[in-house]
Amino acid sequence: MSNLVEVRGLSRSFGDLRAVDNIDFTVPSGCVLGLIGPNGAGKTTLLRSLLGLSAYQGEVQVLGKDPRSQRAQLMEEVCFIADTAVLPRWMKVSEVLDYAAGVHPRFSRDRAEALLRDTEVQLSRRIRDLSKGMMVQVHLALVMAIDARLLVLDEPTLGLDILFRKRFYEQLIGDYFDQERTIIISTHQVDEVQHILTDVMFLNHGKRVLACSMEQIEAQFVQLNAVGENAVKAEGIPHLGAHSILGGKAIIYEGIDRASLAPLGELRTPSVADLFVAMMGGDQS
Ligand SMILES: Nc1ncnc2c1ncn2[C@@H]1O[C@H](COP(=O)(O)OP(=O)(O)OP(=O)(O)O)[C@@H](O)[C@H]1O
Repeated sequence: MSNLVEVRGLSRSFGDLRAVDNIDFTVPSGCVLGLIGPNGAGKTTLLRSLLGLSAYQGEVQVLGKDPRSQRAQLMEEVCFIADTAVLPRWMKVSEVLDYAAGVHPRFSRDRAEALLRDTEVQLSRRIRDLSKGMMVQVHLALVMAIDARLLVLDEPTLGLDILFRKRFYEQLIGDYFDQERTIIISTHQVDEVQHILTDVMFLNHGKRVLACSMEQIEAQFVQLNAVGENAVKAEGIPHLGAHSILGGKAIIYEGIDRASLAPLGELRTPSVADLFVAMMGGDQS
């Protein structure tokens, strides 16, 4: 199998609610996939299904394994951070590292310590005495010290300050990521991760709304920034969504001839966040 993740017809219902609704997608090796969707879109449920933590209907293969029946083998090569991850509060940080080293054959204690040296977290402190953000820092250091082929991050930077968030993404892409590894990351902080993504998938009400590479976004979508009369003309052309900018409008189109828009203003590729808002909400103005 050439893809690290292969999903066909994945669904998960809770009573009448289709939290994940008949989703197909593949994730090749060396990909950084951003999973983006509003609250309740089904991101966590989808990620938990991939890891065999949630029941589901459909066909799922992760690293060539069935998450339902081969979960133990799968977890040797996959690392997961849940948005609700907890660490044992009574342990000291150093004991958590000892524990991880004891249970995970691919864990590097040296690497975890090196990552924590960049933080205020001291190894002698108990988990319960750390701030919320520091606990997340410990968790991220644990995960990034594991040599895993697939890293699944569900809202990994929740509760972290902006300085640490920036550093985390830099480390993730600079030190951790290479062509042998693959990352799936769900986040609401789309602007902050855009630069590390190779692919995106938008989810809404459990359905896949968009799945494409960053190059495809560039080829398929365009944003026109127009002012005055030109903004009015531009809004008359069928578009995905629009928002206000100083003196005019930023309007996002799909599959349109760029040359026909060029006389009306400045053309650029929309940011993932603006494209997401346009696809979810249409006109914001
Ligand atoms: N165990 C459960 N029992 C019942 N409903 C659930 C359960 N887990 C999730 N849901 C519902 O499934 C839907 C999708 O939830 P999910 O947590 O996957 O969304 P999400 O995209 O991760 O949201 P957020 O961005 O808010 O974390 C929601 O409507 C949620 O209430």
